Amino acid sequence: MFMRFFSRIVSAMAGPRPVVLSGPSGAGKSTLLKKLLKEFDGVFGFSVSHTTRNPRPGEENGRDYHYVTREVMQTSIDNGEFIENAVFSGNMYGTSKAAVQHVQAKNLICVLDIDMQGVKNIKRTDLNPIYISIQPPSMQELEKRLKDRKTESDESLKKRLQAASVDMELSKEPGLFDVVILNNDLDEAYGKLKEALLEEIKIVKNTTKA
Ligand SMILES: Nc1nc2c(ncn2[C@@H]2O[C@H](COP(=O)(O)OP(=O)(O)O)[C@@H](O)[C@H]2O)c(=O)[nH]1
Ligand SMILES: Nc1ncnc2c1ncn2[C@@H]1O[C@H](COP(=O)(O)OP(=O)(O)O)[C@@H](O)[C@H]1O
Repeated sequence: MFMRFFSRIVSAMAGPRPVVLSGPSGAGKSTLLKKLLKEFDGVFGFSVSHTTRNPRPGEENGRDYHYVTREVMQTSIDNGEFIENAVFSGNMYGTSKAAVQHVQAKNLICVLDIDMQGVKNIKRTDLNPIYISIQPPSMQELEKRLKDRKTESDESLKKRLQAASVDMELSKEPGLFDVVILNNDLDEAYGKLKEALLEEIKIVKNTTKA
């Protein structure tokens, strides 16, 4: 009892633990994340990554990603400005130190949407997040979702599906993720996501009250 109380105090002092959301492209990470950010405004903050891919219709620079050229991104990486970076489907992606600090400075739970390479690299840092994997019901359903999303060319769809099958295999590694959520029914998956984050949500809510 005392230890539980003590560990809660310690975590509250250290600020809320960040959250890593990972899983194949098309599994539903952004959809779940947007629901979470909307319902818990003032609790979660999104770590805005950098990418060299082009913005999609409806995406906004600085909100969804920081869209940069390869040259700018490489220079920032060389300057040590990134916690992790990876190449996915031919484009560069990365989490800058500033992106995470920006969220943590507001005492919010920092959520990172990153691929499997990012997960492995974050494991080597002292960020200590909760690792959550979002998985699709099947490869067929994943392909359907990506096609229906209408964001991908034939080429990038193929690359995403190849990466997805690797991701789904690697995700089975015991202990890699704290929670694995199957996103078949969206509301059910969202319920599981909230359940996994309940303790951290309480910490933030109690800290803001005090
Ligand atoms: N390692 C890493 N992966 C990222 C980062 N930002 C996004 N990603 C991942 O890059 C992949 C492609 O993202 P995106 O182009 O937005 O496509 P989508 O996931 O299909 O919507 C996804 O698996 C993201 O989780 C980042 O900063 N670091
Ligand atoms: N549970 C679900 N059932 C059906 N479609 C879904 C579900 N979750 C997400 N989608 C749809 O699948 C597509 C991919 O979801 P998205 O959130 O963009 O995935 P990710 O961010 O993991 O690439 C989107 O068009 C989204 O509306």
